Amino acid sequence: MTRELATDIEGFPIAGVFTISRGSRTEARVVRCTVSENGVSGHGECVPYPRYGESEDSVVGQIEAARQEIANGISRADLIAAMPAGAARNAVDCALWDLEAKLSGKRASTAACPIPPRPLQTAYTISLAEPEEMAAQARAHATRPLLKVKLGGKNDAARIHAVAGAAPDSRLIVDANEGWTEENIRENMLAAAEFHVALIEQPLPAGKDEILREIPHPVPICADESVHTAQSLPELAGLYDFVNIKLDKTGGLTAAMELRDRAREMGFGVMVGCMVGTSLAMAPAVLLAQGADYVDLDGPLLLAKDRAHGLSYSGSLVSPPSPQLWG
Ligand SMILES: CC(C)C[C@H](N)C(=O)N[C@@H](CCOc1cc(O)cc2c1C(=O)N[C@@H]2C)C(=O)O
Ligand SMILES: [Mg+2]
Repeated sequence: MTRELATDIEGFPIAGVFTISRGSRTEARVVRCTVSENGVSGHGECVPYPRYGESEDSVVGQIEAARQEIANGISRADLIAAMPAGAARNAVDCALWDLEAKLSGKRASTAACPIPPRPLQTAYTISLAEPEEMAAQARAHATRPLLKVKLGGKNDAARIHAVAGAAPDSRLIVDANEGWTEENIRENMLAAAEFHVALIEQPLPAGKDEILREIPHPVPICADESVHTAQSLPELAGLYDFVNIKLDKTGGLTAAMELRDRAREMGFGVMVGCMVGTSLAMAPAVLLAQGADYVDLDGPLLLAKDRAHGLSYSGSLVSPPSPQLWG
């Protein structure tokens, strides 16, 4: 067998600006991987994340380093040993899922989901800003059932207060992206509890999370930057209540399914999340997220322009992908 490999670096404009504790973005920068066999092509998309030491060039380089194995028809199972977890492997793994579906004529969901996939309610992200500006964003999206509120600066109690007042009917997740400290975590957690926040995501820097063992969890706490693959789980027991699974961290849908299933066995709640990417990156995650406790697959909602055949969003309800998009 001989397969062909192609990679493209692409930019998709964000509608406005997206800000978290680490900085701001006006464009989604993604790498698309295409694997072809006999004129049939499978696609996968990833988002290189400098936080994990990734750049567009390093990700393309990692994919290129696997060119010969991909050409020889490496399986998804063997890919896990051949490439490290991360964005590059995600793009290749998802391209292989798509290619397998197209070559076999069977949707990826038949292998990835026990029952046919259904539309899911996704969170919608409120970008980090001053409390009044975040309240205005929340007011504009107050009919959405679940808002994810970016935190991580000083004054987070005021932000939670402002957003909760502006969207009183929405459930709230707050995501500090590692921005809280040992000094302010108790005060911020009390504010989250007072305003009935449903979940707190990654309050402390990864590696500085041992304090979570000692303090009460009036609101459940979800690992994001602290969890990558199923191998991360043992050290998170007793610290976190939930894990946020992203394909760019696990290195694809194959390893993400393993993380999800192992997390469930160990008693963790499950969120399926994303980076700022297009519908091509969300599509496999929609299959992974069937049955998840929280779904955070709003990447395309933040874009000014998505790909052709993008996922259908009806309000916050996201439908499984069409075969023209993926799988
Ligand atoms: C479209 C939403 C932002 C996606 C989701 N709701 C979400 O919050 N995801 C991440 C946020 C990570 O996004 C970042 C952060 C950053 O510092 C730089 C980037 C991105 C990204 O997606 N692309 C660039 C590299 C979360 O923390 O849960
Ligand atoms: Mg997060």
